[in-house]
Amino acid sequence: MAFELPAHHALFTLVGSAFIVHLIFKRSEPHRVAVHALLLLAIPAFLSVLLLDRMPVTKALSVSFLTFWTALISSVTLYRLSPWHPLARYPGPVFLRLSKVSMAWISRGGKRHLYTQELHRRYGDIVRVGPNEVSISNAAAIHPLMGTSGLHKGPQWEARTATQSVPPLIAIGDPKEHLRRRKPWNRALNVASLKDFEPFVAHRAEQLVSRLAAQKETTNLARWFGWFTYDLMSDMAFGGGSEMMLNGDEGSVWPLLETGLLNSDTFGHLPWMADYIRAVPGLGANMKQMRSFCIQRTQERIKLGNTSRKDLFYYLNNEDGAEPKPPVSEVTADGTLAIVAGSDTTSSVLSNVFYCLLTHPEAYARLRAEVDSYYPAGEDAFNTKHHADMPYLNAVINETMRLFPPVTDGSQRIVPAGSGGRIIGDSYLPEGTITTVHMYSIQRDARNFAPLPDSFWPERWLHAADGASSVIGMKLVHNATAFFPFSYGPGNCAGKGLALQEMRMVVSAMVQRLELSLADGFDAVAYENDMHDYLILSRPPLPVTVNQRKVSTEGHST
Ligand code: HEM
Repeated sequence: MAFELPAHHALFTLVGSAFIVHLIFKRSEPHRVAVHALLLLAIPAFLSVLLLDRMPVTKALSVSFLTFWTALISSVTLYRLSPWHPLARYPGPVFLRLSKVSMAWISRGGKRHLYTQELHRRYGDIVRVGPNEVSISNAAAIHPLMGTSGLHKGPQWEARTATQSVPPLIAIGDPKEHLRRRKPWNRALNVASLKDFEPFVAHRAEQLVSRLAAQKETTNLARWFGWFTYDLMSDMAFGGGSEMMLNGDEGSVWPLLETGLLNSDTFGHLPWMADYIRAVPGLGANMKQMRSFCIQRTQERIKLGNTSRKDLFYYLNNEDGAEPKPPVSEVTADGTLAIVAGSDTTSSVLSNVFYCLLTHPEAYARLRAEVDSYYPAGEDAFNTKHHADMPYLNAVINETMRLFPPVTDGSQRIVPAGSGGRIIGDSYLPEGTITTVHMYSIQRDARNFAPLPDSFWPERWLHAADGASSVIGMKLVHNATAFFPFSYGPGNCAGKGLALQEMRMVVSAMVQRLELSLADGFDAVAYENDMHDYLILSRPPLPVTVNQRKVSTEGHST
């Protein structure tokens, strides 16, 4: 049956419907595939009936879709670029203001951190990087936006964690629910539990150092750190089951993790894709594979039942009896998170620590002197008793994380609905604004760290601790609040204590026992070019030769 409407009425109805659909998307941002199909396909298909009296079905459908979609796209475009958009006052490239698809595309190149830093240089401290999103490069925003009364976690995790039946801790926006889920993590990673973890960490760190010492040929140090952190996090989260340092990556887990992260990073820009990832079998295949793998590992660990092993799983599964047993889906989600959040990040920093040390021999020598003074040959460098007090060791680790923070772009937040918006300095962020305080830009900003904000100079941390205001005639700027590689506030990294314990132990023990040098022909520029920001900063190959340090008759290593 065809309705007999004048042609312009039919077209007017189509255009009007497109505006209404735009309003629905603007107000409630529906993310369900079925709702998208209804609003974007069913409506123009249905309205084609209005044209049937003047043209055949196929033509009516084409005209209807063309008119509806042209009107919808024009409405969205005009609104997003108009001075009435709530974020109109913030500058940014037109294509980013129009759609997040552009940033998803840029991110696939792995250089989003450099691109965003460049945007801040060009446009200032607040840049519009999406239709409803800003990036902020002012350290003064860290506390108000991420502190205790700060914003909620942003929607970037929605599509990234779409394959999981419940979201992992890192993805939980609701502060009450986040607090509930964070409790076992806090018990697992408090000072007392970290003491219990020491033997697990030391066992794997000793294995790493002895496996490295056995390498006769040039070897890729970055790969060893990946294997080390993965074996360790498997011990912690699943009670063992991975022996990459002995057998290599037989199951190709790292390629799976890395491609999974690359796709997660892209999907992070497109939260509305979550439902599509769930519905379309091939979409996010590596993320789904990773999840099945973790479910299997969690179930194996649950089958073991309560063990005397006080590892991370012991707390995540509430085996300490502090709270009721959580559903398996929550334990699986957080076990998967532990593996990803705990292995890629720490191995990225360890790789870059040695990249920095090996390209700065004077820093390497100074660290070696410090390690030798705290742990002379024969002293157990895996024992943590001095690690936290070693100023140069900690300066080297901090300086590496300042220059190469593994979560390079920082973690997204959103101004909650119903909050009335947020004022930051002279700027107003309306409700629903997605915000990222850009870690990479802030930690390399001369307003926060000078001189040499882009150079590896661990000494800056020692001068700052001494309260120096200038060094060799130059003003020393050291804004400690602008250093936040583990993020900030109640949603910060739950594993910070464990990560620091691991990194201090591994670096001390490797420096004490091994003599490392870069392989001939190593190209530092190529190494840095090869670093990709795929949610976590990737580890390019770091080819080194390894020798054991000789112990002199006085007991000093040489
Ligand atoms: C150098 C190593 C590490 C760095 C730089 C790092 C950094 C971060 C950052 C930036 C976040 C985002 C926090 C936010 O949303 O504001 C995060 C979250 C998290 N990290 Fe780490 N991380 C490291 C190692 C670890 C380790 C070893 C674990 C242990 C399992 C871990 C567990 C977590 C967890 C559970 C979260 C989610 C916290 C929450 O949402 O409450 N991380 N990490």
